[in-house]
Amino acid sequence: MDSLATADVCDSNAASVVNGDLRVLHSIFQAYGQKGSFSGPIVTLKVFEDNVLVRALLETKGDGRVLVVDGGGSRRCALLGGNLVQLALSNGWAGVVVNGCIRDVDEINGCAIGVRALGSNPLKSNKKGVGERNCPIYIAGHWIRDGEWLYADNDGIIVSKSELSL
Ligand SMILES: O=C([O-])CC(=O)C(=O)O
Repeated sequence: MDSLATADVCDSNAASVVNGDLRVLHSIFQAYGQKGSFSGPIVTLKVFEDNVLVRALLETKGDGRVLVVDGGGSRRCALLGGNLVQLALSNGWAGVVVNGCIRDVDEINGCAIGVRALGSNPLKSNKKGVGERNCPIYIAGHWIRDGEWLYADNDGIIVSKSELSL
């Protein structure tokens, strides 16, 4: 499924783009990690400048899912770093998308996983454990719900109500 091209999906599913079953996220993300394309069922998480729940989720088995973190778009600190990405990789997460910042960019770029984020910031986040998981999140111009499917490649990111086939 990683070979599915987002441009081809958009071309062949124009009606779904119009009715919202398929959402093309606004082009606000930078690509990190060695996997230019990744896909999987979405786990949603909403936090703000606090990554305790990001770690808690990445400590669980990913089973090929994609963690999508709404960090409120904050660029004031990092919600994900090299250690958490190593954890994601070893627990079988397909990728992590962050509406916020990451750090340890060089380390993450050496990892065989896909990461998307707004940018980087060397400052760590708060560690209070505040946030909500598996809730609807609104990022990059669209609502995203837990259990929907995400497809990312070097052209962008699309979210689908259900799994797409080639
Ligand atoms: O723990 C953090 O705040 C994030 C981090 O630096 C890492 O994952 O290596």
